[in-house]
Amino acid sequence: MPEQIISIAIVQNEHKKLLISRRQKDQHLAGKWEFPGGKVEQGEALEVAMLRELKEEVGLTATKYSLFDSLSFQYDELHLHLNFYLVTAYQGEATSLEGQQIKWVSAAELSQYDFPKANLTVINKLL
Ligand SMILES: Nc1nc2c([nH]c(=O)n2[C@H]2C[C@H](O)[C@@H](COP(=O)(O)OP(=O)(O)OP(=O)(O)O)O2)c(=O)[nH]1
Ligand SMILES: [Mg+2]
Repeated sequence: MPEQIISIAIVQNEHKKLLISRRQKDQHLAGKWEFPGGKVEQGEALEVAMLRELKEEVGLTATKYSLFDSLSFQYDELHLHLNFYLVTAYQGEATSLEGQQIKWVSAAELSQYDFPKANLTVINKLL
């Protein structure tokens, strides 16, 4: 099965809190907490996909960001390659645009939330 490429935004605000959002019932990994992001479209650059998903899901426009981690992960039938960007400046107010729960939490608080397995190494690197 081919790898699906995913771009993800780890948004950090001026108080060093990180934006997390909860996956919906009908989605893969339903109910898990995640960082906003999604599938890279055909021919789309990785960071353009991150910018698009961030805007579509929570209404933010990233203005300063860099690649934080990039890893492959196999979930039963799904092979993903995840590109995590750390966003340290942005425009707009975080808004739930897809009806999902969203929250700002400190890095230390991330362990209290149920994230997908693929996120564990990244969460450790944020501490
Ligand atoms: N956004 C996001 N996805 C993650 C994280 N960790 C993780 O394993 N994933 C997985 C879940 C999904 O299989 C995939 C992301 O795809 P997605 O379901 O968000 O895709 P999308 O936003 O384009 O949504 P859709 O329109 O296809 O429903 O990556 C994470 O922190 N953020
Ligand atoms: Mg998504």
